[in-house]
Amino acid sequence: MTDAVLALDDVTVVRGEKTILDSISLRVEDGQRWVVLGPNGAGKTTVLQLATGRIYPSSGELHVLGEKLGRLDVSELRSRVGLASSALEGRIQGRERVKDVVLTAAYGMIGRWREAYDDFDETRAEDLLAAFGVGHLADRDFGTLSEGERKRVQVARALMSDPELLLLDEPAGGLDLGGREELMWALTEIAGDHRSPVIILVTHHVEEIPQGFTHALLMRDGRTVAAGPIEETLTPHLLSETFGLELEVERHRGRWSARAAGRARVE
Ligand SMILES: Nc1ncnc2c1ncn2[C@@H]1O[C@H](COP(=O)(O)OP(=O)(O)OP(=O)(O)O)[C@@H](O)[C@H]1O
Repeated sequence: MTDAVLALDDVTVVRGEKTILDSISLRVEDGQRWVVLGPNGAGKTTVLQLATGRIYPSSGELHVLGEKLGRLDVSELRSRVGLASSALEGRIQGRERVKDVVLTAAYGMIGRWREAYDDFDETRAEDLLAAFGVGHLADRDFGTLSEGERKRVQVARALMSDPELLLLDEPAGGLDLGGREELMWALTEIAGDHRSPVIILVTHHVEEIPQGFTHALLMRDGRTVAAGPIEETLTPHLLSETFGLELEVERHRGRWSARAAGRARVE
């Protein structure tokens, strides 16, 4: 038992010859909102997969929702940990009704079959869709939505079971500027609400960090570059080391931006 919502203690994940995560330690506590930043292949999605119980560490200790992984059964984990990711989106049938995409998460399922939902579930699904500005699409087929609309439906789905931990893997990936900013507003509201679950959001871009995020994990090549309170972590020096590029970093009204300071790459 631990009181951390997610705890990785010296976790290594090896697949074949490749060490995907190399001695990662992390403690995510109640009330915190984490962003995981790093270049392609850094191991960010693998950290989320550990948190969903989909993969196990090759060595080290992993606790999810206070329990050592393996003590909670997978179906319980599915309803207590909400996930939005493009891999999950790929498993949703294009002909699934948008409202059902959200509703089925109440049972940790993808795809409606014969289960019955009560009015409370129906109303919650409608409210969540409305909160993300896609309430008017509730009766459309999921496959007919734009990429931005699908992303928002997915975040609504991830919240349907009222999870204790919300995992968002590149929620703004592929969105246009307006779509990204609308999503940022919605996530800022969630981040600022003390009733919201703990959030871990994976992204490549500091511009995709909603206001109210408290902590950051910076990763490169399966290793931790830095982890801790966001204002101590998103420094030009640490971000430059993470992306292998000299970066200037700014914060304006709680949002971050970064750009290259020059052409030289740092090692
Ligand atoms: N089953 C596997 N076998 C071998 N290598 C794997 C396996 N799964 C993931 N990897 C590799 O592990 C590395 C980390 O993958 P991961 O998806 O966690 O990175 P990421 O930081 O999320 O990357 P991206 O930003 O590109 O999505 C990548 O180089 C990937 O190719």
